[in-house]
Amino acid sequence: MNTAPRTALTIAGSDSGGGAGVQADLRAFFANGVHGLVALTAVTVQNSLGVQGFTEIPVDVVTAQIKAVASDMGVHAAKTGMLATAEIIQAVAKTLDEVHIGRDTGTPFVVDPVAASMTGHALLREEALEAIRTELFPRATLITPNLDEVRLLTGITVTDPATQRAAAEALLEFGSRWVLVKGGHMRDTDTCVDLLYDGTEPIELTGARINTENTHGGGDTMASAITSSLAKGADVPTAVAEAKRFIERCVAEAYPLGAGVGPVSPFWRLAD
Ligand SMILES: Nc1ncnc2c1ncn2[C@@H]1O[C@H](COP(=O)(O)OP(=O)(O)OP(=O)(O)O)[C@@H](O)[C@H]1O
Ligand SMILES: Cc1ncc(COP(=O)(O)O)c(N)n1
Repeated sequence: MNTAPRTALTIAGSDSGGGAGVQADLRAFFANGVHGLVALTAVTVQNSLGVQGFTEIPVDVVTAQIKAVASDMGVHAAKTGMLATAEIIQAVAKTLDEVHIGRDTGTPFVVDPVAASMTGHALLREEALEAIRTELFPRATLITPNLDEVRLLTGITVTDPATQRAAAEALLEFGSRWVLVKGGHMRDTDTCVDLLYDGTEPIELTGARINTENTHGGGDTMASAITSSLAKGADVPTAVAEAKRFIERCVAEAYPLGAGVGPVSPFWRLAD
């Protein structure tokens, strides 16, 4: 009889364009050999040009999805993406405690604090950012903000290694075990440096900056690749290093689709 692969749960929104959100998460889970589980939080109307709107899933349906898969199938690691409202965030936090997912439980939990799409459309109601900070960060094994989210959360504008380090220190104060400050948006450099920090020695992950406009879903794909490695038992520095190598190639293989921004692509992993 075949044995089941490890499982990873994404708690996130749907992207009708298939490049970000749960669709990106499932692509990354599949490419990294883990079985993807889903608790859908919102349905966005979205294409390569942006987000036209969204509607959230009722809170009790969000939490029921988490409980259903956790109680029957088991979750080896989990991540959040778009959570839409403070009400959903509070309910997710409570449910994760009930099913023993989070930094002090043995089941790693990655929080990607998605606030807006790369096209600038809000994916989170305004008052909900505070709930991410107070309800989710203290439960997180790792948080993975991009530079826009860093500015919203801390007020720090990252422009160089010193401000990236200061941002990591400020973010760690919110209570996660680890912080990854992603440097994808620091555009005037020829490298892409992400900074991983747990209050001891900062770890710089340096990759080439690939010249492409097609980076839709890059953040989700990175967080899901990290979650996949954690689900397979890697420690955080190993999981982030593996995911950094993975995302770099996904950005290099990104393809145009539609008139706007195309998605990063994990397809290369299947061809290897
Ligand atoms: N042009 C690029 N070349 C190589 N790596 C990149 C590039 N852009 C982003 N990355 C990497 O992809 C990951 C996601 O980074 P980024 O800072 O863009 O996150 P994000 O803003 O959440 O993503 P998204 O594009 O989905 O909004 C990081 O590891 C980053 O270093
Ligand atoms: C449902 C959903 N979740 C997350 C993102 C962020 O991805 P990006 O920053 O690449 O637009 C998105 N656009 N849609």
